[in-house]
Amino acid sequence: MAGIYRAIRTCAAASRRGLAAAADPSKEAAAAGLRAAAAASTGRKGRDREDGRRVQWVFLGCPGVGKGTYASRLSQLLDVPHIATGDLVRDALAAPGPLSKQLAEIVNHGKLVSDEIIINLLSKRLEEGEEKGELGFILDGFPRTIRQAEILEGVTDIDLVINLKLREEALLAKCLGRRMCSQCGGNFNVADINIEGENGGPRMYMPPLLPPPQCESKLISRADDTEEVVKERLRVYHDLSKPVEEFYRARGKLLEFNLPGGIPESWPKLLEALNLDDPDNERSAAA
Ligand SMILES: Nc1ncnc2c1ncn2[C@@H]1O[C@H](COP(=O)(O)OP(=O)(O)O)[C@@H](O)[C@H]1O
Repeated sequence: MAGIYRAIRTCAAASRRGLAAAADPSKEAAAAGLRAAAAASTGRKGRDREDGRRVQWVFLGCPGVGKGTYASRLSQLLDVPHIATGDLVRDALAAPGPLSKQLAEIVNHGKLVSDEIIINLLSKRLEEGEEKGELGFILDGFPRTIRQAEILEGVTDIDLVINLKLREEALLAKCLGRRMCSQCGGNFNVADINIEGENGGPRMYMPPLLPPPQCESKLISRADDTEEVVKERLRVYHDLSKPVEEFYRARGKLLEFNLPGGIPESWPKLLEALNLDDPDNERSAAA
């Protein structure tokens, strides 16, 4: 994968300057070269590939849908890193300096940070992974705009895009119920969702994912998980990120997955949809 991630930045910079490939043949050649290099270094699609590359998957879905939960479980199962751009943004927010102030202004209002900033953060993370010998990834929270999707598609092969879906009524409650332990970093959810089935279907039940006693007094919420900001993030998702689903659908890469309920119910069904076996399914479904 050598060099692909520096190429993401190069592509992003070219796109930012409005250098349409057609208007600049040297850029067209550079883009073609990047695609060839990406294809050669990552080989063709597949899970266990001859070239040793592992999966390069993307998770899409509204805030609160559970992308982080399922992406993290799959990353353990498939032995690839789970890279959440929201986490990269929160790390940058926590580091002192002007970028942190600039990000806080955007994130705390439920807006998206600029493609330039997010691509810099992601490229840096991918380059670090490459140096450590990471062989694939599951991206969560990227791409979120058509431009981000085009840049990613231009530089590497994404094998599969999983679009997680959950009924609208549950999304807000799930975001507002999110908690993290400030000491161990564990993620929990205090929302207790039990809603009528749709069109005569079964009720949807998502029990809370409660912390162990030692974490109870250390729970914190994300600053952007307030009702007003979550509603704005859902609005932004529908405006800017929904078209990304169409981008991948048109390329035959989109797997739609409707979450039927909480983790114990959904995880085995997701594995089935992905044609995967979890050797430790029972333990991990109940966790
Ligand atoms: N790909 C991205 N493009 C732009 N902004 C992003 C991206 N990923 C994350 N962010 C910023 O980080 C915030 C938190 O992201 P995330 O943890 O993925 O939250 P969500 O629960 O909204 O999916 C977003 O509201 C946005 O400001």
